[in-house]
Amino acid sequence: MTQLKTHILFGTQRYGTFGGALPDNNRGSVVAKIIGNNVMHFKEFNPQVKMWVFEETVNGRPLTELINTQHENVKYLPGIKLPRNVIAEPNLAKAAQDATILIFVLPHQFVRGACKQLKGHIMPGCKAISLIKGLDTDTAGLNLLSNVISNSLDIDVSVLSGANIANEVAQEKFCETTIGYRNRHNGQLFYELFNTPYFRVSIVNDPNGVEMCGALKNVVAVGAGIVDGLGLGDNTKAAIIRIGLMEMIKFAKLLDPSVKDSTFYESCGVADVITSCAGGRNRRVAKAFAETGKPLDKLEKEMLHGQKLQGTSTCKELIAYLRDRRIEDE
Ligand SMILES: NC(=O)C1=CN([C@@H]2O[C@H](COP(=O)(O)OP(=O)(O)OC[C@H]3O[C@@H](n4cnc5c(N)ncnc54)[C@H](O)[C@@H]3O)[C@@H](O)[C@H]2O)C=CC1
Ligand SMILES: O=C(CO)COP(=O)(O)O
Repeated sequence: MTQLKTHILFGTQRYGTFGGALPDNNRGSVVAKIIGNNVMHFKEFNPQVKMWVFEETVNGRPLTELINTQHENVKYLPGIKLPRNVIAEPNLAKAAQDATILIFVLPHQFVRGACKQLKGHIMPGCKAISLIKGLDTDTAGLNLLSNVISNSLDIDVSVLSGANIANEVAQEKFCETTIGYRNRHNGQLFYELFNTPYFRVSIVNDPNGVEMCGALKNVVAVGAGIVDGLGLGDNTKAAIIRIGLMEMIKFAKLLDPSVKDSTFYESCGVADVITSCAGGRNRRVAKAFAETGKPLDKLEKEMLHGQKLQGTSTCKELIAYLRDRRIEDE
Protein backbone atom coordinates (compact mmCIF):
# COMPACT_ATOMS: atom_id res chain seq x y z
CA MET A 1 0.00 0.00 0.00
CA THR A 2 2.92 2.37 0.67
CA GLN A 3 3.88 1.95 -2.96
CA LEU A 4 0.41 2.90 -4.14
CA LYS A 5 0.37 6.15 -2.16
CA THR A 6 3.73 7.10 -3.58
CA HIS A 7 2.39 6.59 -7.05
CA ILE A 8 -0.57 8.83 -6.38
CA LEU A 9 1.87 11.55 -5.34
CA PHE A 10 3.50 11.23 -8.75
CA GLY A 11 0.11 11.75 -10.37
CA THR A 12 -1.40 9.59 -13.05
CA GLN A 13 0.75 7.39 -15.23
CA ARG A 14 0.48 6.81 -18.94
CA TYR A 15 1.70 3.81 -20.82
CA GLY A 16 3.10 3.15 -24.23
CA THR A 17 3.24 -0.48 -25.34
CA PHE A 18 5.69 -0.98 -28.14
CA GLY A 19 5.05 -3.96 -30.28
CA GLY A 20 2.99 -6.07 -32.55
CA ALA A 21 3.55 -9.55 -33.90
CA LEU A 22 2.84 -12.41 -36.22
CA PRO A 23 -0.55 -14.08 -36.68
CA ASP A 24 0.15 -16.96 -34.34
CA ASN A 25 2.13 -14.96 -31.82
CA ASN A 26 1.27 -11.44 -30.86
CA ARG A 27 3.09 -10.57 -27.70
CA GLY A 28 2.47 -6.80 -27.91
CA SER A 29 -1.32 -7.11 -28.18
CA VAL A 30 -1.46 -9.79 -25.49
CA VAL A 31 0.41 -7.53 -23.09
CA ALA A 32 -1.79 -4.57 -24.02
CA LYS A 33 -4.79 -6.69 -23.06
CA ILE A 34 -3.35 -7.46 -19.63
CA ILE A 35 -2.31 -3.88 -18.93
CA GLY A 36 -5.48 -2.36 -20.36
CA ASN A 37 -7.47 -4.35 -17.81
CA ASN A 38 -5.08 -3.83 -14.89
CA VAL A 39 -4.83 -0.03 -15.14
CA MET A 40 -8.57 0.17 -14.52
CA HIS A 41 -8.05 -1.30 -11.05
CA PHE A 42 -5.60 1.25 -9.62
CA LYS A 43 -6.48 4.90 -9.65
CA GLU A 44 -2.87 6.10 -9.75
CA PHE A 45 -2.71 4.78 -13.31
CA ASN A 46 -4.07 6.73 -16.22
CA PRO A 47 -6.76 4.49 -17.72
CA GLN A 48 -5.66 5.07 -21.32
CA VAL A 49 -2.98 2.74 -22.77
CA LYS A 50 -1.29 3.84 -25.99
CA MET A 51 0.02 0.99 -28.14
CA TRP A 52 2.44 1.75 -30.94
CA VAL A 53 1.62 -0.51 -33.89
CA PHE A 54 3.91 -0.83 -36.90
CA GLU A 55 1.41 0.38 -39.50
CA GLU A 56 0.24 -1.75 -42.39
CA THR A 57 -2.81 -2.02 -44.60
CA VAL A 58 -5.28 -4.82 -43.90
CA ASN A 59 -8.29 -5.26 -46.22
CA GLY A 60 -7.65 -1.77 -47.58
CA ARG A 61 -7.66 -0.09 -44.16
CA PRO A 62 -4.87 0.91 -41.74
CA LEU A 63 -4.38 -1.73 -39.06
CA THR A 64 -4.42 0.92 -36.30
CA GLU A 65 -7.82 2.15 -37.48
CA LEU A 66 -9.16 -1.43 -37.47
CA ILE A 67 -7.83 -2.00 -33.95
CA ASN A 68 -9.35 1.24 -32.69
CA THR A 69 -12.78 0.58 -34.19
CA GLN A 70 -13.07 -3.20 -33.71
CA HIS A 71 -10.97 -3.43 -30.50
CA GLU A 72 -9.24 -6.43 -31.92
CA ASN A 73 -5.90 -6.87 -33.67
CA VAL A 74 -7.66 -8.50 -36.60
CA LYS A 75 -4.45 -9.39 -38.36
CA TYR A 76 -2.21 -10.58 -35.58
CA LEU A 77 -4.49 -11.60 -32.76
CA PRO A 78 -7.87 -12.38 -34.33
CA GLY A 79 -10.62 -13.54 -32.02
CA ILE A 80 -9.24 -11.82 -28.92
CA LYS A 81 -10.92 -8.60 -27.81
CA LEU A 82 -8.69 -5.82 -26.53
CA PRO A 83 -9.95 -3.52 -23.77
CA ARG A 84 -11.43 -0.32 -25.19
CA ASN A 85 -8.90 1.81 -23.30
CA VAL A 86 -6.07 0.42 -25.47
CA ILE A 87 -5.49 2.90 -28.30
CA ALA A 88 -3.35 1.89 -31.30
CA GLU A 89 -1.05 4.65 -32.60
CA PRO A 90 1.12 4.40 -35.72
CA ASN A 91 3.48 7.26 -34.77
CA LEU A 92 6.09 6.13 -32.24
CA ALA A 93 6.99 9.54 -30.84
CA LYS A 94 3.29 10.35 -30.44
CA ALA A 95 2.61 7.02 -28.73
CA ALA A 96 5.33 7.77 -26.18
CA GLN A 97 4.27 11.37 -25.62
CA ASP A 98 3.34 11.94 -21.94
CA ALA A 99 4.15 8.33 -21.04
CA THR A 100 5.83 7.83 -17.69
CA ILE A 101 6.17 4.11 -18.35
CA LEU A 102 7.34 2.51 -21.58
CA ILE A 103 6.94 -1.19 -22.32
CA PHE A 104 9.20 -2.56 -25.03
CA VAL A 105 7.78 -5.64 -26.81
CA LEU A 106 9.29 -5.68 -30.29
CA PRO A 107 11.71 -7.93 -32.18
CA HIS A 108 15.30 -7.28 -31.07
CA GLN A 109 16.47 -6.05 -34.49
CA PHE A 110 14.20 -2.98 -34.27
CA VAL A 111 15.17 -1.80 -30.79
CA ARG A 112 17.98 0.58 -31.77
CA GLY A 113 15.83 2.18 -34.49
CA ALA A 114 12.94 2.66 -32.06
CA CYS A 115 15.24 4.21 -29.43
CA LYS A 116 16.62 6.63 -32.01
CA GLN A 117 13.09 7.78 -32.83
CA LEU A 118 12.20 8.08 -29.15
CA LYS A 119 15.25 10.10 -28.14
CA GLY A 120 14.23 13.60 -27.09
CA HIS A 121 10.53 12.65 -27.08
CA ILE A 122 10.12 10.96 -23.72
CA MET A 123 9.14 12.33 -20.33
CA PRO A 124 11.91 13.07 -17.82
CA GLY A 125 12.02 10.36 -15.14
CA CYS A 126 10.24 7.91 -17.41
CA LYS A 127 10.84 4.21 -16.61
CA ALA A 128 10.79 1.20 -18.88
CA ILE A 129 10.48 -2.56 -18.94
CA SER A 130 11.72 -4.80 -21.71
CA LEU A 131 9.91 -8.02 -22.69
CA ILE A 132 12.30 -8.68 -25.55
CA LYS A 133 13.98 -12.08 -25.76
CA GLY A 134 17.21 -11.67 -27.68
CA LEU A 135 20.57 -9.93 -27.70
CA ASP A 136 21.72 -6.76 -29.39
CA THR A 137 23.23 -7.73 -32.73
CA ASP A 138 24.29 -4.28 -33.91
CA THR A 139 27.57 -3.81 -32.08
CA ALA A 140 30.66 -5.94 -31.57
CA GLY A 141 30.64 -7.87 -28.29
CA LEU A 142 27.65 -9.05 -26.31
CA ASN A 143 25.19 -6.43 -25.21
CA LEU A 144 21.88 -6.78 -23.40
CA LEU A 145 18.94 -5.01 -25.01
CA SER A 146 17.92 -3.47 -21.69
CA ASN A 147 21.35 -1.77 -21.71
CA VAL A 148 20.78 -0.52 -25.24
CA ILE A 149 17.46 1.03 -24.17
CA SER A 150 18.83 2.36 -20.90
CA ASN A 151 21.93 3.91 -22.49
CA SER A 152 20.06 5.36 -25.48
CA LEU A 153 17.31 6.97 -23.44
CA ASP A 154 19.00 7.38 -20.04
CA ILE A 155 16.20 5.62 -18.13
CA ASP A 156 15.86 2.72 -15.67
CA VAL A 157 14.92 -0.49 -17.47
CA SER A 158 13.47 -3.57 -15.76
CA VAL A 159 13.01 -6.88 -17.56
CA LEU A 160 10.08 -9.32 -17.85
CA SER A 161 10.55 -12.84 -19.17
CA GLY A 162 8.90 -16.21 -18.62
CA ALA A 163 7.22 -19.28 -20.05
CA ASN A 164 4.67 -17.19 -21.90
CA ILE A 165 3.76 -18.41 -25.37
CA ALA A 166 1.60 -15.51 -26.50
CA ASN A 167 -1.39 -17.47 -27.83
CA GLU A 168 -1.89 -19.22 -24.53
CA VAL A 169 -1.60 -16.01 -22.52
CA ALA A 170 -4.12 -14.39 -24.88
CA GLN A 171 -6.58 -17.18 -24.01
CA GLU A 172 -5.95 -16.58 -20.31
CA LYS A 173 -4.49 -20.03 -19.75
CA PHE A 174 -2.54 -19.95 -16.48
CA CYS A 175 1.18 -19.18 -16.57
CA GLU A 176 3.90 -17.59 -14.49
CA THR A 177 6.40 -14.89 -15.40
CA THR A 178 9.44 -13.21 -13.83
CA ILE A 179 10.25 -9.52 -13.50
CA GLY A 180 13.89 -8.61 -12.86
CA TYR A 181 14.30 -5.15 -11.38
CA ARG A 182 17.22 -2.83 -10.63
CA ASN A 183 15.11 -0.44 -8.60
CA ARG A 184 12.74 -2.22 -6.16
CA HIS A 185 10.13 0.52 -6.36
CA ASN A 186 9.94 0.06 -10.14
CA GLY A 187 9.81 -3.74 -9.74
CA GLN A 188 6.78 -3.38 -7.49
CA LEU A 189 5.13 -0.93 -9.90
CA PHE A 190 5.55 -3.37 -12.78
CA TYR A 191 4.21 -6.19 -10.61
CA GLU A 192 0.98 -4.22 -10.18
CA LEU A 193 0.82 -3.46 -13.87
CA PHE A 194 1.26 -7.05 -15.08
CA ASN A 195 0.06 -9.45 -12.38
CA THR A 196 -3.31 -11.18 -12.93
CA PRO A 197 -4.78 -14.46 -11.63
CA TYR A 198 -3.80 -16.13 -14.94
CA PHE A 199 -0.48 -14.29 -15.47
CA ARG A 200 1.27 -14.68 -12.13
CA VAL A 201 4.29 -12.45 -11.63
CA SER A 202 7.31 -13.03 -9.39
CA ILE A 203 9.83 -10.23 -8.94
CA VAL A 204 13.56 -10.79 -8.44
CA ASN A 205 16.52 -8.46 -8.07
CA ASP A 206 18.45 -10.02 -10.95
CA PRO A 207 17.55 -8.19 -14.19
CA ASN A 208 20.57 -9.46 -16.12
CA GLY A 209 19.84 -13.07 -15.11
CA VAL A 210 16.19 -12.75 -16.20
CA GLU A 211 17.14 -11.16 -19.52
CA MET A 212 19.86 -13.68 -20.32
CA CYS A 213 17.45 -16.55 -19.63
CA GLY A 214 15.06 -15.12 -22.24
CA ALA A 215 17.79 -14.78 -24.86
CA LEU A 216 19.67 -18.02 -24.20
CA LYS A 217 16.65 -20.35 -24.04
CA ASN A 218 16.03 -19.61 -27.74
CA VAL A 219 19.30 -21.37 -28.58
CA VAL A 220 18.26 -24.46 -26.60
CA ALA A 221 14.89 -24.42 -28.40
CA VAL A 222 16.66 -24.45 -31.77
CA GLY A 223 18.57 -27.55 -30.57
CA ALA A 224 15.30 -29.19 -29.49
CA GLY A 225 13.77 -28.45 -32.92
CA ILE A 226 16.70 -30.08 -34.70
CA VAL A 227 16.32 -33.16 -32.46
CA ASP A 228 12.62 -33.30 -33.34
CA GLY A 229 13.30 -32.79 -37.05
CA LEU A 230 15.82 -35.62 -37.07
CA GLY A 231 13.39 -37.85 -35.18
CA LEU A 232 15.87 -38.55 -32.39
CA GLY A 233 13.22 -39.02 -29.74
CA ASP A 234 12.17 -37.60 -26.40
CA ASN A 235 15.11 -38.92 -24.36
CA THR A 236 17.56 -37.04 -26.58
CA LYS A 237 15.39 -33.94 -26.36
CA ALA A 238 15.38 -34.20 -22.56
CA ALA A 239 19.18 -34.36 -22.68
CA ILE A 240 19.28 -31.21 -24.83
CA ILE A 241 17.02 -29.46 -22.33
CA ARG A 242 19.10 -30.53 -19.29
CA ILE A 243 22.50 -29.79 -20.83
CA GLY A 244 21.13 -26.61 -22.42
CA LEU A 245 19.97 -25.29 -19.06
CA MET A 246 23.37 -26.04 -17.48
CA GLU A 247 25.09 -24.20 -20.34
CA MET A 248 22.72 -21.25 -19.98
CA ILE A 249 23.77 -20.92 -16.35
CA LYS A 250 27.45 -21.23 -17.20
CA PHE A 251 27.23 -18.72 -20.01
CA ALA A 252 25.18 -16.18 -18.05
CA LYS A 253 27.74 -16.27 -15.24
CA LEU A 254 30.58 -15.85 -17.70
CA LEU A 255 28.92 -12.67 -18.87
CA ASP A 256 27.91 -11.44 -15.42
CA PRO A 257 29.20 -13.34 -12.38
CA SER A 258 26.57 -11.70 -10.14
CA VAL A 259 23.71 -13.57 -11.87
CA LYS A 260 21.86 -15.70 -9.28
CA ASP A 261 21.39 -19.49 -9.50
CA SER A 262 17.85 -19.12 -8.10
CA THR A 263 16.78 -17.10 -11.18
CA PHE A 264 17.12 -20.24 -13.33
CA TYR A 265 14.43 -21.93 -11.21
CA GLU A 266 11.98 -19.10 -11.92
CA SER A 267 9.55 -19.05 -14.84
CA CYS A 268 12.13 -17.16 -16.93
CA GLY A 269 14.56 -20.08 -16.52
CA VAL A 270 13.64 -23.73 -16.53
CA ALA A 271 9.95 -23.17 -17.33
CA ASP A 272 10.68 -21.07 -20.43
CA VAL A 273 13.20 -23.65 -21.66
CA ILE A 274 10.53 -26.36 -21.37
CA THR A 275 7.71 -24.41 -23.06
CA SER A 276 9.98 -23.12 -25.85
CA CYS A 277 11.31 -26.64 -26.54
CA ALA A 278 7.71 -27.90 -26.72
CA GLY A 279 5.75 -25.20 -28.53
CA GLY A 280 7.89 -22.21 -29.55
CA ARG A 281 8.67 -20.83 -33.02
CA ASN A 282 12.41 -21.37 -32.62
CA ARG A 283 11.77 -25.08 -32.18
CA ARG A 284 9.25 -25.16 -35.04
CA VAL A 285 11.50 -23.46 -37.60
CA ALA A 286 14.57 -25.49 -36.56
CA LYS A 287 12.51 -28.69 -36.92
CA ALA A 288 11.47 -27.67 -40.44
CA PHE A 289 15.11 -26.85 -41.22
CA ALA A 290 16.24 -30.34 -40.17
CA GLU A 291 13.37 -31.98 -42.04
CA THR A 292 13.53 -30.05 -45.31
CA GLY A 293 17.07 -28.66 -45.54
CA LYS A 294 15.59 -25.40 -46.90
CA PRO A 295 17.74 -22.27 -46.34
CA LEU A 296 16.89 -20.48 -43.10
CA ASP A 297 15.90 -17.21 -44.77
CA LYS A 298 13.37 -19.10 -46.91
CA LEU A 299 11.89 -20.72 -43.81
CA GLU A 300 11.81 -17.34 -42.05
CA LYS A 301 9.82 -15.97 -44.98
CA GLU A 302 7.45 -18.93 -45.03
CA MET A 303 7.00 -19.42 -41.30
CA LEU A 304 7.84 -16.10 -39.62
CA HIS A 305 6.63 -13.59 -42.21
CA GLY A 306 10.24 -12.62 -42.88
CA GLN A 307 11.14 -11.91 -39.22
CA LYS A 308 14.50 -13.20 -37.99
CA LEU A 309 14.68 -16.36 -35.91
CA GLN A 310 16.01 -15.22 -32.55
CA GLY A 311 17.74 -18.46 -31.57
CA THR A 312 20.06 -18.44 -34.57
CA SER A 313 21.05 -14.77 -34.31
CA THR A 314 21.71 -15.28 -30.58
CA CYS A 315 23.83 -18.34 -31.48
CA LYS A 316 25.97 -16.20 -33.80
CA GLU A 317 26.51 -13.62 -31.03
CA LEU A 318 27.52 -16.29 -28.54
CA ILE A 319 29.96 -17.97 -30.93
CA ALA A 320 31.61 -14.62 -31.75
CA TYR A 321 31.85 -13.78 -28.05
CA LEU A 322 33.46 -17.11 -27.14
CA ARG A 323 35.85 -16.88 -30.10
CA ASP A 324 36.95 -13.37 -29.10
CA ARG A 325 37.49 -14.46 -25.50
CA ARG A 326 39.66 -17.39 -26.54
CA ILE A 327 41.75 -15.06 -28.70
CA GLU A 328 42.14 -12.66 -25.76
CA ASP A 329 43.01 -15.51 -23.39
CA GLU A 330 45.79 -16.81 -25.64
N1 LIG B 1 5.47 -14.47 -29.29
C1 LIG B 1 5.67 -15.00 -28.12
O1 LIG B 1 5.09 -16.03 -27.75
C2 LIG B 1 6.60 -14.30 -27.19
C3 LIG B 1 7.41 -13.29 -27.64
N2 LIG B 1 8.26 -12.68 -26.77
C4 LIG B 1 9.17 -11.64 -27.22
O2 LIG B 1 8.44 -10.47 -27.58
C5 LIG B 1 9.12 -9.77 -28.63
C6 LIG B 1 8.15 -9.53 -29.78
O3 LIG B 1 7.78 -10.79 -30.30
P1 LIG B 1 6.50 -11.04 -31.18
O4 LIG B 1 5.37 -10.23 -30.73
O5 LIG B 1 6.33 -12.50 -31.21
O6 LIG B 1 6.93 -10.47 -32.59
P2 LIG B 1 7.64 -11.18 -33.84
O7 LIG B 1 9.01 -11.62 -33.48
O8 LIG B 1 6.73 -12.22 -34.29
O9 LIG B 1 7.76 -10.00 -34.94
C7 LIG B 1 6.68 -9.52 -35.71
C8 LIG B 1 6.28 -8.11 -35.34
O10 LIG B 1 7.30 -7.17 -35.63
C9 LIG B 1 6.69 -5.96 -36.04
N3 LIG B 1 7.56 -5.21 -36.92
C10 LIG B 1 7.85 -5.47 -38.22
N4 LIG B 1 8.65 -4.54 -38.71
C11 LIG B 1 8.92 -3.68 -37.72
C12 LIG B 1 9.71 -2.51 -37.60
N5 LIG B 1 10.41 -2.02 -38.62
N6 LIG B 1 9.77 -1.90 -36.41
C13 LIG B 1 9.08 -2.38 -35.36
N7 LIG B 1 8.29 -3.47 -35.41
C14 LIG B 1 8.22 -4.11 -36.57
C15 LIG B 1 5.50 -6.37 -36.84
O11 LIG B 1 4.49 -5.40 -36.74
C16 LIG B 1 5.08 -7.65 -36.18
O12 LIG B 1 4.01 -7.34 -35.37
C17 LIG B 1 10.29 -10.66 -29.06
O13 LIG B 1 11.47 -10.21 -28.45
C18 LIG B 1 9.92 -12.02 -28.49
O14 LIG B 1 11.04 -12.81 -28.16
C19 LIG B 1 8.31 -13.02 -25.46
C20 LIG B 1 7.50 -14.02 -24.97
C21 LIG B 1 6.60 -14.73 -25.80
O1 LIG C 1 9.41 -17.00 -25.59
C1 LIG C 1 8.49 -17.72 -25.90
C2 LIG C 1 7.68 -18.44 -24.92
O2 LIG C 1 8.00 -18.09 -23.61
C3 LIG C 1 8.18 -17.94 -27.34
O3 LIG C 1 9.25 -18.58 -27.93
P1 LIG C 1 9.43 -18.53 -29.51
O4 LIG C 1 9.92 -17.15 -29.86
O5 LIG C 1 10.41 -19.61 -29.83
O6 LIG C 1 8.07 -18.78 -30.07
